[in-house]
Amino acid sequence: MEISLAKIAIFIVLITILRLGWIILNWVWIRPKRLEKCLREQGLQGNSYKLLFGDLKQILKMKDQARSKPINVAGDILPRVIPFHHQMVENYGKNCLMWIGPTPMVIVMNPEEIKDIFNNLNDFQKTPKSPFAKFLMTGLLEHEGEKWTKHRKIMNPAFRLEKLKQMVPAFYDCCSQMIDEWKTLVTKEGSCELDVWPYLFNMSGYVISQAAFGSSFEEGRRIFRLQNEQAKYTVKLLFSVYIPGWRFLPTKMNKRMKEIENEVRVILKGIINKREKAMKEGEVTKDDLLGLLMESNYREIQEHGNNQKVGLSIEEIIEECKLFYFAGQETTAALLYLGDNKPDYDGLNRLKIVTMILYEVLRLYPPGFVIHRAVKKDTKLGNLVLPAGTQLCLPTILLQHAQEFWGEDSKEFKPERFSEGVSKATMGRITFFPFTGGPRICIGQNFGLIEAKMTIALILQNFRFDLSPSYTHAPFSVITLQPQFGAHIILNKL
Ligand code: HEM
Repeated sequence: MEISLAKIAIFIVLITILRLGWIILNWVWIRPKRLEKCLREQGLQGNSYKLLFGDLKQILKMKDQARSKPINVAGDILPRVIPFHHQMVENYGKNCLMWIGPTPMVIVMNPEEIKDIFNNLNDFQKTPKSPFAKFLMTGLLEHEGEKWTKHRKIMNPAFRLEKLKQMVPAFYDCCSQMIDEWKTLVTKEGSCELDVWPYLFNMSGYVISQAAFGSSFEEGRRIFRLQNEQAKYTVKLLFSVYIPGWRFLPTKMNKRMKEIENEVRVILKGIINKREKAMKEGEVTKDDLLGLLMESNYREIQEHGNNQKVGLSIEEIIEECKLFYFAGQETTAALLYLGDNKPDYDGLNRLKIVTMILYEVLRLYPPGFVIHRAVKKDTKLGNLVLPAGTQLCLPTILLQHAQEFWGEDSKEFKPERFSEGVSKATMGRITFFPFTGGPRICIGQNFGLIEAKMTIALILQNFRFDLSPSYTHAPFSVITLQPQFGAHIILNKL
């Protein structure tokens, strides 16, 4: 009896090992080769699959090489920012195949196909993220299907223009604090050299804190600092090989990440509970993102007869608030002239040239420079049928720099391209999509543009600036596009 039990145990272990072996073999070889065959038979060119890593080693190597040398200010930034994809398109043409580990990724540069991808949310979904990326990018950015529809519906009212208008004074306060600091730095002669990047980065975080949490601003700032620290760890992990289960090991970094996660959660829960209590006691809702989100959520629940399924839970509100910090901290700087008035919403709205300049900055330096999607079932796209499990890469920055769409001067900074608006500049094609397009277009695009306009308006009211001789042109990709060695300018007091 004992022997037969031992035999059964050995048999089960063997079956388990064989099953595991099969799963691994299928994952690292059989499945990728099957997908490769299917894609190649349809005429797609590109790299052959390499065991387990695909093109990952080459991507990282080229990134490191590109990052090691800066470029000329007027130089082509594509080989530096996105060297691998750029080379692939040069070698194999606009529709080609690359490998992110064992996952095939098809580069798509046809505007009609990109339009299809943006409009068909169910066919083209977000790519699955590693558990590390989820520390930063959760909430609306990641949801799919009914959950996304519900969250987007509840969040939309908080981002409407009339609500954003009410946030303009908060933008103004954060921005003037930064300007006041700069004023103290300018010497008696009236000028100084400054790396403005950390100031702009911090300011956009404070704007989010103020606009998202208004009266709970101090707690908001604390969250901003914690989320910033979390972002640094996350980036470190995203650029290392992902080992399943690693995040559960008690390493110093894992422990700190967990601590941050818990502290942010506790602070947000505290703010939300306080607000909920005030709302129940009939207090007027605050005009910050959190207040508007909670009000919209409350209305949704009321309209559906207190059916909790239709609203967001506290946990879900917490995830959405955390996302504001990651998604909302991108901004750009450029030029304008605006009298001496305190800039208000209507004033900012009239700044046509600034809008053109911002669009041109977003065209040449889109913060989200590539967009990824995945197909879960066999899906038609143009002439291709993409097998389930294929991922898509929409290289925003390559399309926005392409001569074919923008003319011979496509690499030059020429805001006048946008003098008659985006659709004239693009001739109605999807060749400019810094905020993506379709129903999942960035919910915070107006928020970001108003904030950028406010910043430029205030800088130009107070300073004239030139590029510093110590500025090194080195745009590089972390998760978004950033200046590797900062943004050094010479500030001259007006
Ligand atoms: C210049 C500033 C900004 C740029 C260039 C930008 C860009 C983008 C892009 C490219 C996406 C789509 C990502 C994808 O589908 O894979 C996106 C989505 C999103 N953005 Fe922004 N964003 C900016 C500012 C903001 C701000 C200020 C907020 C919030 C306060 C925000 C919140 C979001 C959210 C919640 C989503 C997810 C929308 C959805 O999936 O329904 N963004 N953004």
